[in-house]
Amino acid sequence: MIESGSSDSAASPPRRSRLIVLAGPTAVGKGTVAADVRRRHPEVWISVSATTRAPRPGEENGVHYWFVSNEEFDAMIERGDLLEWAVVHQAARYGTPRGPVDLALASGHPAMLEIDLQGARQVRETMPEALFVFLKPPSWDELVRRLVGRGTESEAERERRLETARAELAAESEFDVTIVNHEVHAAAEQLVALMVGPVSTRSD
Ligand SMILES: Nc1ncnc2c1ncn2[C@@H]1O[C@H](COP(=O)(O)OP(=O)(O)OP(=O)(O)O)[C@@H](O)[C@H]1O
Ligand SMILES: Nc1nc2c(ncn2[C@@H]2O[C@H](COP(=O)(O)O)[C@@H](O)[C@H]2O)c(=O)[nH]1
Repeated sequence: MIESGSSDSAASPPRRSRLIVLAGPTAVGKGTVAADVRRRHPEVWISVSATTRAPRPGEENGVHYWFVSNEEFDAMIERGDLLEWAVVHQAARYGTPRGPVDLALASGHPAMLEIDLQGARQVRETMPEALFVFLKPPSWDELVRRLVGRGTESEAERERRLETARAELAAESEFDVTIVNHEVHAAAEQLVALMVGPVSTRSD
């Protein structure tokens, strides 16, 4: 289900943009929906973030994240390589490499960042033309079920993430559009519908 957020009236269709910033609470399904977009819409470029957290089983460097040391992350900040960055869930640092985003946009591709609320707020400051999309769970209980079901965090880490999730859910009205993630493919298609297609390179 798609709902217009604060900047679009319920009567008008949501604005579209070549740059989509997708955020939402832990385990709502951001990564799963982004993977569905990647599979079915290769024309959409999806940013690969840098993080200081350790890889989960099955995660690949350069595919899911760029897994870097604290020192490497410091150097990226120092050089101005990051479009935004934040400490997420009081645990690790995550950031969006700036160069690839600029390249994707310059080449006319629709582009998507999947980042947390703090990062979305930073991008809002520097790239207000982006469309900010909030992915929302069908209910709090379903969010908890998804987090527990994923089975990738300890009990303590799950508690930390749910604490952040409460604050993130309260920030929904800051976003342009809300998509409720009832079903992955439907949510992915709603997201893609908000993107402006690739710029045609044909001369006719
Ligand atoms: N629509 C859905 N229905 C049922 N399960 C879902 C749905 N979307 C995602 N999931 C499941 O929920 C769990 C969390 O999804 P995912 O890891 O994509 O969340 P996330 O928002 O990227 O989390 P985080 O912010 O913690 O990285 C996964 O096990 C995924 O398979
Ligand atoms: N501010 C940013 N947040 C990011 C970025 N990449 C991912 N994230 C967010 O981190 C959490 C946790 O992710 P996980 O993979 O450890 O479960 C999640 O909310 C992501 O959206 C980024 O580049 N900047």
